[in-house]
Amino acid sequence: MIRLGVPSKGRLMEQSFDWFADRGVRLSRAGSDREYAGRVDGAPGVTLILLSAGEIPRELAAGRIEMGVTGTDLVREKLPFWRNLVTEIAPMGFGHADLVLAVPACWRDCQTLDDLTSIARDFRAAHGFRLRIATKYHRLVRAWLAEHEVADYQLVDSQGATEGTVANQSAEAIADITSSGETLRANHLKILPDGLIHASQATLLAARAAADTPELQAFCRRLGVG
Ligand SMILES: Nc1ncnc2c1ncn2[C@@H]1O[C@H](COP(=O)(O)OP(=O)(O)OP(=O)(O)O)[C@@H](O)[C@H]1O
Ligand SMILES: O=P(O)(O)OC[C@H]1O[C@H](OP(=O)(O)OP(=O)(O)O)[C@H](O)[C@@H]1O
Repeated sequence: MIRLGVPSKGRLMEQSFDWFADRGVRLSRAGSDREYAGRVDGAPGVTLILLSAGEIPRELAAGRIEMGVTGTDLVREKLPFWRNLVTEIAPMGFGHADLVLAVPACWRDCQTLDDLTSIARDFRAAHGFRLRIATKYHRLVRAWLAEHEVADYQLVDSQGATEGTVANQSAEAIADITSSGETLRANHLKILPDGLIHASQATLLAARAAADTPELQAFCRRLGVG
């Protein structure tokens, strides 16, 4: 038996259903729009579980599902040492979104990450506290800033509407997902040209412990991936 976890709502769910349908496997909700049980036609031995996109990495790691669909950003954010826990079987060609570092558009002297590093240093000296970066991607942002030797900052947790935190004066900069860039523009923020932290897309994943089983390999062959 393969338990397949797919996001339970929105475009990610619909595009996942389309992706499987293109490969001859029909996924659907079992009942009403509010019911989280699913149906699978065209793949005996596979059951569909509709889950929050953010919980799919943890469910794979815990062995409660064998396969799943979610963004690569969420895999890296939710699972320390993710490569030990899950295998990326195939990028799915939708759900493209970039995790980026953005600062106020009016910061004319901030054009690069190096500029931000000096601004952060001066900010700390001037204000007595570290420059605040609002994000929900704590693990990814911390690791990336450490890699780029940015030290004088603090993360402020923001679980939504992150682009609003600068105008609300709860942060000086943000790190969030962008797709069209409209939300950043509407909130008078600009992406640092060297501020791409991770380019994400929806990806078909397997739990490492299940990746080599004959059932999973047969399903991958059926889908034409892996
Ligand atoms: N504007 C966007 N365009 C394309 N992909 C996006 C966009 N915003 C988020 N995503 C991607 O969609 C995935 C799910 O994002 P998110 O965690 O915001 O889910 P959600 O819709 O809030 O779901 P849930 O709350 O059920 O976890 C992530 O991989 C993310 O990169
Ligand atoms: O670049 P854009 O096309 O404008 O998209 C970016 C927005 O999409 C996501 O928000 P979502 O709608 O998932 O809500 P959230 O604020 O709860 O994360 C993301 O957090 C950005 O706010």
